[in-house]
Amino acid sequence: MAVYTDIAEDELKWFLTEYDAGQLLSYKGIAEGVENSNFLLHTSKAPLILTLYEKRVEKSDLPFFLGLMQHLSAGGLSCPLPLPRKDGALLGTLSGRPAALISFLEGMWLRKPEAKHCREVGKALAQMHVAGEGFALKRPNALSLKGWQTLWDKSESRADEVEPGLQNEIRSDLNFLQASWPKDLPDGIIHADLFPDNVFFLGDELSGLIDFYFACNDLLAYDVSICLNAWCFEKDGAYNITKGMQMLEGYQSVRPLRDEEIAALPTLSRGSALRFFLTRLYDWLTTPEGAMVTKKDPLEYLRKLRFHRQISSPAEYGLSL
Ligand SMILES: Nc1ncnc2c1ncn2[C@@H]1O[C@H](COP(=O)(O)OP(=O)(O)OP(=O)(O)O)[C@@H](O)[C@H]1O
Ligand SMILES: N[C@@H](CCO)C(=O)O
Repeated sequence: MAVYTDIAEDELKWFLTEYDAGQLLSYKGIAEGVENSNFLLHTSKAPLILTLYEKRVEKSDLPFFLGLMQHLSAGGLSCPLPLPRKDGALLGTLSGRPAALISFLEGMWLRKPEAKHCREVGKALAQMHVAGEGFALKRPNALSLKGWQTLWDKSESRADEVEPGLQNEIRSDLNFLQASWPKDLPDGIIHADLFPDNVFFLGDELSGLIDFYFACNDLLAYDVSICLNAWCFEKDGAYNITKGMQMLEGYQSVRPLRDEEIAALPTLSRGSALRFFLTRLYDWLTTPEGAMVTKKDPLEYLRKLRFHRQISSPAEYGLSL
């Protein structure tokens, strides 16, 4: 369960006096998510999400994340909006952590997304890329090549505990990606973590995107590769080309990919599979047993990484070339 920091009712009531949020009626911790502590608040006005920012979020990045939600929402994307305090600030402090109130987004995430949902996600991702244009703040991607190397340096010596031979295997992926990572592709604001649990649906209709806490400036097609990894594989590890095709068509109906972005998809997908493998591996090796958080399986992403390694043409993702 991702509630790392508990809050006292009195403190919360005091915190809310800084906002025009109405009277507190109830609050409860939300078990989902792994990064931050989230609470659902009912007030005499509207339901709200209270987020306390935890270890992996740098406080100096918060103006970027909160400002981005405002920018994307103004650009027509459905996403939560931070509620300003009476003094105009978007950020406060609660239980010793930076904290923000954000609007509650209706909908549920899909446990078993189908191809038609992948199409909607592709569209929404492209809409986000377009809506992100003109955002004044910049945030480099801390989890790109350099960040992967840092994570790997911390995990490498224990990698073979997870699977024998992993140390050599991952080292050669890192070497390959360092040497062949694409440059000069279109870049902009990317979500960087658009997994099923960050996309809400009402019925079959996508109602909005949440969790912009990995958002940054990077290659737009890298974000597409993250979504292919997160949405288009089945539980048994097989790539579902129909889902891939729908996702890519949905994306291209809003923002057509350039030839060089398409050509780079296998390398980008290999990189994004490695990125989630590495964060999961690091967490797997460092999260103490009994911690109140569900550890995610690094091997799921190892299988995806192996799949991308043997791709010989981007057509295998479901693109008609
Ligand atoms: N604006 C919102 N409206 C409605 N529910 C929300 C909102 N923000 C968060 N939630 C709920 O809180 C849960 C966790 O939120 P979120 O994904 O942002 O947390 P996280 O710890 O950053 O997770 P992740 O593991 O995806 O990085 C979501 O699955 C959802 O149930
Ligand atoms: N979406 C990430 C976890 C949160 O960032 C994963 O599945 O590994």
